[in-house]
Amino acid sequence: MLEYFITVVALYLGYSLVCLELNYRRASAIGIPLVRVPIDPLNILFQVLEPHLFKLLDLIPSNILPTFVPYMRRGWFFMDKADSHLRYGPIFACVTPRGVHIQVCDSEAIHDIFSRRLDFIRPTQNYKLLEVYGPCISTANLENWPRHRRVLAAPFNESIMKFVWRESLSQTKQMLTAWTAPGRLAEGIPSVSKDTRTLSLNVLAATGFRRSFSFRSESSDHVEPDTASSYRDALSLVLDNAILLMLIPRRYLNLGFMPTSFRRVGKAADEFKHQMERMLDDEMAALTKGRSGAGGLMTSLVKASTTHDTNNGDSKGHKGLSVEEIFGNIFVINFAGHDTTANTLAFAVFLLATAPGVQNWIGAELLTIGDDEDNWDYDRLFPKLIRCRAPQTLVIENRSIVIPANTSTSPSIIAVHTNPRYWPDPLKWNPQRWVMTSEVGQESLLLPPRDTFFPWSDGGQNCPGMKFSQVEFVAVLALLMRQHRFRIVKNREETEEQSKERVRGVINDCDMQLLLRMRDSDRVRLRCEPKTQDLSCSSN
Ligand code: HEM
Repeated sequence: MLEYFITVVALYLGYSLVCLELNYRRASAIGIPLVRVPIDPLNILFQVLEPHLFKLLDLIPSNILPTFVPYMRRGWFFMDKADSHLRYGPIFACVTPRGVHIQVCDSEAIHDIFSRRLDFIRPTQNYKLLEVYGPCISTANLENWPRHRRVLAAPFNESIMKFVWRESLSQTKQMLTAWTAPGRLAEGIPSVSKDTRTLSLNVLAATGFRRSFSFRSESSDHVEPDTASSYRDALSLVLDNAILLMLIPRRYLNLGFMPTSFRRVGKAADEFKHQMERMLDDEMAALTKGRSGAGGLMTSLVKASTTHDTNNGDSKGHKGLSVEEIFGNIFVINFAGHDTTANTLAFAVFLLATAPGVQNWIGAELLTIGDDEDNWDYDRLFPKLIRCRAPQTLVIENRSIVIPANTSTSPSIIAVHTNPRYWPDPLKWNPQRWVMTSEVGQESLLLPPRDTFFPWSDGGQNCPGMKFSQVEFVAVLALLMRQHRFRIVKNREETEEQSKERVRGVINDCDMQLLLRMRDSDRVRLRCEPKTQDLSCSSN
């Protein structure tokens, strides 16, 4: 038996090495720096072993490890920042047994990639796992993608943004009540990141269902039963267990021999599907009777689907979205909108806690809107609070590079955002860099040069939820910072500076589940205190 096992492992390793060398030969023709990486970070078996292996490798000084080691880690680019590009130049490739992965860190070339959607095709096969409830925008091929995108544009309209604004404010108020309860001021908030996840989930669920859900904080001593919350609760379980649902089809999770926890997820996934079916039936009935519908995500998708059914179809006559595609897209919108915004909020709150000056700076901005929070109106205030939101907006260095077929090419987002070529002092968290003051003291917002800042991607296939997340982020931060300041709960004998350094360490200790997130944010406790007076406006 052991011999059999050793033979299989040896054959697999031999096959991998041959693939690696074949890929390396293919990549050599491109004429760019190459790094041989013997294991692809997307190798499924390796993904299971990776966290354990890196626990050991992280103990060894990096300068004595082979060059390829960091590139085997999923999400290696977060720790790397712009280092690899500073070493290898604006373009290099990691060659693994699985393929050639080109990384590009040059704003002009990146603009070219985003503009040439038909040349640099999104690898939809990598997203196939997202089809938990049916085909969706992320897995649509070149021909079908415009049809999905046309329908998906509908829910991201200004009426929904107003709802997102109101809901984000209402959720933040409830979160603040939990964070400032008497016990919390002494002990600190047990889990900022769990609470921002709850907030983001409730905003999404409310937008989908057009009804509010009460905020249950990790900090609440008492859990309030929420009647009729099965949509939110099912969505919560589905999103928390998205990886399991992507790996094991729903119908198998409910089988009798599966562990109870798996069956619970299967049941929630079925419940979420029933909820979507019910909403779809209601919307179809409303549409037939000429009524306006509930006004949630389903209303927009159904309306846009039926409108497009008669207009602008693709060459095969497919026009709107099928029922399966509507369900598939509702899942993917929730999936894409949940952790992204929740993690961004958690990072922001932690970073703010390390920079009291920035908190006061934002607080000063908020004083200028001089309004009672109960009257905070989206149309009037969101455009005013531009300082709280980030602005938007292959030939490499005159050299033409021919990229062979079946080679993945990725804009190195983090490397561009942390490259001193584009950003002075890039690793410093300095939100004030976005505001420029002229000689006569007039302030304006920095508009970064084209494709030097693209957290929501860029071009035709950028994130449709960009404004949704900005509205939510601004509403939450504005309300948090108006009357409160975050303070780090210090460990015993820790100085102020040491506590900030510890929090920065936690912020930088990230891992890549489906998305980047802090590995163990609950190691930090923050206090959310009523503000006393604004002392300084320096950035730390
Ligand atoms: C800070 C928050 C967010 C960030 C940084 C972000 C970033 C991104 C990026 C970079 C992409 C492109 C992915 C790719 O090309 O593979 C994307 C796609 C997408 N995002 Fe977001 N996103 C955020 C929030 C949201 C929200 C709130 C929603 C919905 C409510 C959303 C819905 C989507 C969808 C549906 C796609 C797929 C678009 C397509 O395939 O054409 N995102 N997002």
